[in-house]
Amino acid sequence: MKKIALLGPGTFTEESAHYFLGRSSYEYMNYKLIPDVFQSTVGGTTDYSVIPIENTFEGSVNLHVDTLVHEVDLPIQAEWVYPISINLLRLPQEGGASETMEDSCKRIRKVYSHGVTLAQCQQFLRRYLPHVELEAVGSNGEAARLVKELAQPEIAALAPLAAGTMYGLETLAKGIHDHEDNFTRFILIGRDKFEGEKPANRTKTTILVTLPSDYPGALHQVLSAFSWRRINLSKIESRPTKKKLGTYFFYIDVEASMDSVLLPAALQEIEAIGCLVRILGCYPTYDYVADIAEE
Ligand SMILES: O=C(O)C(=O)C[C@]1(C(=O)O)C=C[C@@H](O)C=C1
Repeated sequence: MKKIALLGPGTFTEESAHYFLGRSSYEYMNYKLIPDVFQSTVGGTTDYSVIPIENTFEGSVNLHVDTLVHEVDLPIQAEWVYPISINLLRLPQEGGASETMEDSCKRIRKVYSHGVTLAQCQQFLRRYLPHVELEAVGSNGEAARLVKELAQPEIAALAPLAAGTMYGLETLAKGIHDHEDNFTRFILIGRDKFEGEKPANRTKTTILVTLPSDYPGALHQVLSAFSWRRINLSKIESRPTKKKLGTYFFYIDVEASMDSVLLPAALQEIEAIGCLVRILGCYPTYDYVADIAEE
């Protein structure tokens, strides 16, 4: 059975992996920090890692993108997008059920959560918990575990409902993220090709392009290699090369497969103008289908 490393337990990463990959088809191994997730697959302890890479409202998780690019030489094998529904959890309190959510919030003094999750709940935190100390921890599952371990009525966590069930916590408020369409994109990285059971919605290729030097129109030339072939790009972002101040490469998601005729030709054209092209992966992408999850 293939082994999959992820941030967990009790995280959105785990929830999304169970949804897309199934609970029983793989052996899941939990790690407390993302660098350890990456390293377990690099070192061969696990076959794949699941990495959160982008959120609808927070954008790319730069640390994870940079680790993938600079420190880990493993291709992307699959990608999925999963809805993130955040909840306020605490230890069950005697008489707590008869209290309003607002009154319960007034008793809270400290909230643990993942930094990205805190950023996704700014409006709720400002409105109901302006007085609390917020502390970012390695994952939302870890936040829920701390609430259980510290066992103090004034400590709460922002986390998935599954984390609440795991640690016997009570839900004070459900779905408290600021924006309705709160989704996170996860990637699966590893040496072996991923053979998914479900049919993919699309195939995507992620590339890194480094321009030869800073000259007028260089990026335009790169983009035109895609545009005249009518190849769609779903993302383009610049990130520092970390070699010299002011030098960047472009991280580009292309809505095409390396098996097509057009994409390899476009990449050849880009290389011919002196750019360096690195392929981070050509992989299936899976969309979330609400009604299956709610069954
Ligand atoms: O802590 C978790 O629950 C995670 O799965 C991590 C993570 C992230 O790193 O972005 C995943 C999805 C959510 O956007 C918030 C946190």
